Amino acid sequence: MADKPTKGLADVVAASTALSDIDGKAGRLFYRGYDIHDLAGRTSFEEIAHLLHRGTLPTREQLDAYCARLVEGRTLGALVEANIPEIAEKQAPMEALRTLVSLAAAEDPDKNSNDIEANVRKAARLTAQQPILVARYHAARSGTSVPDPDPEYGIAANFLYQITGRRPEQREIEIFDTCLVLHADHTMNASTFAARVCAATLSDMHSAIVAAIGTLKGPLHGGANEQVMRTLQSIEPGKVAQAVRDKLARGEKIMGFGHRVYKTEDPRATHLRKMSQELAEARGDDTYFRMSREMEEVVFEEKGLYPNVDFYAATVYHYLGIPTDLFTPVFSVSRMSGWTAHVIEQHADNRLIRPDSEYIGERDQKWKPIDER
Ligand SMILES: CC(=O)SCCNC(=O)CCNC(=O)[C@H](O)C(C)(C)COP(=O)(O)OP(=O)(O)OC[C@H]1O[C@@H](n2cnc3c(N)ncnc32)[C@H](O)[C@@H]1OP(=O)(O)O
Ligand SMILES: O=C([O-])CC(=O)C(=O)O
Repeated sequence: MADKPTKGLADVVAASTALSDIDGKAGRLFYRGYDIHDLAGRTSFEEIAHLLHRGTLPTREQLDAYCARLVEGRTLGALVEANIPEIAEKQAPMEALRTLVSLAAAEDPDKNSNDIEANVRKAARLTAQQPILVARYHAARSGTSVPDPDPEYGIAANFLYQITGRRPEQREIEIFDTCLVLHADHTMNASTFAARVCAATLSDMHSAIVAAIGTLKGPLHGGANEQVMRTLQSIEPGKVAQAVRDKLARGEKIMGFGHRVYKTEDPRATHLRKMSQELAEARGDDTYFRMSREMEEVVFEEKGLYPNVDFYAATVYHYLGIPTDLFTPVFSVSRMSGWTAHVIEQHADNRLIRPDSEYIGERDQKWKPIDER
């Protein structure tokens, strides 16, 4: 007889990983043993992707070689290219990414192999292509074209350049790069778990990533960042406290608050809050930042909940000029590095993931022919 299930698998250890670790009580996050506070603002997203995919923070030489591989990998296949316009017309951003990654699988030169080197190559291609897919999707639906990537730019700068059409300021690049660093991996979050379940059947990396994108999309997970902005935009600036209390009284959740693992401040929120404030002040209009601060105070007062990564990411992206419905795709641009690293790790030491369930339905039912039911 199986044990009673833990609803939502809370506290269940579902896999072993050497990629990231969380101390939920202390509010700490580590990538391969490095504290996120040491990495944020000092390390580029490309270095973090190397750390996750290759196991170490790169030397300059290794980073150059890895970045060259990313540049090579960002070229989209003909099938993806041909379908972007119609997909942009018919699908919302996260649906479009799910479809486009699925199409990209057909043209990936390593599509028939799950071996480690093939997986490492696919991981680099998927990581390099994701920001390009978001930019190309956005341009197609807006009827504009995407500027060619600037060879001097890394992923963060090119993404901002391609989405906004203007050359980002140095500080904007640094802030966005830090956002990508902060979102790269996060132990057994729902989308990573979905990817590992898929990979553990010895399905391919692209299939696992399609599962992950579909899972990140939901508002209880990555989709929360878009909802945070929509909530801020729906409230009159002077009525934040009342709006929050009304929502709670109606039994609604306040998006961007609460976390399964953190029982204190999410360490990523600490950085994102600061960057949101900096951008708000630089823009000379800190309305949304001030509203966010007030919301944070009221939610803590009423529910004792802290903001999670999605809360201040919303205003940071807003101040950077990223359209609200691309906030969750931005999350996927970063998390692609973590998802793909988890698939590499799963395939390298695999066992089928197949938990048990507790049966709560009827028993001893007697079958009757269809006309007698
Ligand atoms: C990248 C990320 O995925 S970060 C998370 C992004 N998601 C969100 O911001 C959505 C809002 N937050 C939530 O829904 C939750 O806090 C989750 C999904 C993040 C965590 O969920 P769980 O660990 O399952 O906690 P659960 O939803 O059971 O909440 C526990 C209690 O806190 C309450 N609670 C949790 N989060 C919130 C919230 N944001 N607003 C109001 N109440 C909340 C619940 O209503 C519940 O109260 P109850 O015990 O009185 O019923
Ligand atoms: O860990 C989680 O459950 C959600 C989260 O914060 C993330 O995926 O970054």
